[in-house]
Amino acid sequence: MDVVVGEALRQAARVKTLARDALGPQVVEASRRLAECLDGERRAYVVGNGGSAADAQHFAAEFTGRFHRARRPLPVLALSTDTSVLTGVGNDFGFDAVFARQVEAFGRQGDILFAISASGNSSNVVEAARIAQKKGVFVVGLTGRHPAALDRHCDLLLKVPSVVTARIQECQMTLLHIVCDLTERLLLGSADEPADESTILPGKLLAMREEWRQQRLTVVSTNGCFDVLHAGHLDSLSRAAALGDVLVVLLNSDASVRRVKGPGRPFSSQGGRAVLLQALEPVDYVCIFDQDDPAAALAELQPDVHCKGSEYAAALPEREIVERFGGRVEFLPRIIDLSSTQLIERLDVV
Ligand SMILES: O=C(CO)[C@@H](O)[C@H](O)[C@H](O)[C@H](O)COP(=O)(O)O
Ligand SMILES: [Zn+2]
Repeated sequence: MDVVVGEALRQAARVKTLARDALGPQVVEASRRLAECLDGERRAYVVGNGGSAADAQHFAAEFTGRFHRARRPLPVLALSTDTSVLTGVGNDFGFDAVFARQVEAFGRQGDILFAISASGNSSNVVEAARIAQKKGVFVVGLTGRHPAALDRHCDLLLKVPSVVTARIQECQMTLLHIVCDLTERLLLGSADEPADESTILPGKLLAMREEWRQQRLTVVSTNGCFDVLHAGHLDSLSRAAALGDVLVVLLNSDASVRRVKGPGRPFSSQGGRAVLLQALEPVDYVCIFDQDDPAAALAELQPDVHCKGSEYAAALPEREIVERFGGRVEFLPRIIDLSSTQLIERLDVV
């Protein structure tokens, strides 16, 4: 049993690694086309059978609903959902027509069709792609490694480098999620942001805050240099995260640490410190700030709860700003007795 599990997971990881090397430009192009289509008030359609019908619906729902960012609903439609069409058209015109006839009815120049098929040979998917091209609809095909009938009716092909149906499908869904992400970034004008969505750029805090407010999420923040990360940090971050829904760590920039702690600091660059923090399970977002203290960042973030170690309980200058925006300050007792300063002193001895 363990061997089967291990082998499937290894295979799935390998297919995705191969896809990363082979399909990057095609995924970007598919996203660019989709963003252009939706920005121009055109529509996208998605077709597939069985598991791919589920993927088509999943993908479409990310657009009518949301994927990651707050934005207007976007018209991406799975053509596998209307049982009256599927049974009526299937019964009267044959199963090959169930998607094609819908594409014929709705498709217009400038629209996009995503045709998902692990084999690439399902006649109803191939027929939908053929009719789409005739109507000036741009066709993005997602298939597996084998040459397939669908290949001839696509304007852009994403061929997952595998011949195993399950692995192809899993990778197709990953690619579709990436298309969701890139398309949102392109539409919202932030395609050049760092790929890591958990780093908030200064100036974006207000927008994120508004999004979380709409979702009624309790926002928790904390701040620090986190220069020489240790188990005590993980412990207090876990306890901070437990106080709400989203934990944002406000991280002193390199220049800020240098001013606050002296010219020899930080030991790790702000990028390195941010990456380590993001890798910790309790941390949702990291925002690097450049001032000596986090007051300006807190004024934008307006956290519901701001956490600091209990050693700051006597005087915390940020308290006033947190409370001004209706938040409260929580002082977390240090349970694991570690501090970066102690660690650094010990390292100096060695
Ligand atoms: O999910 C699976 C297999 O993993 C099945 O439901 C599978 O999608 C169905 O057999 C489809 O009919 C296969 O069609 P296609 O993807 O090859 O076009
Ligand atoms: Zn499946």
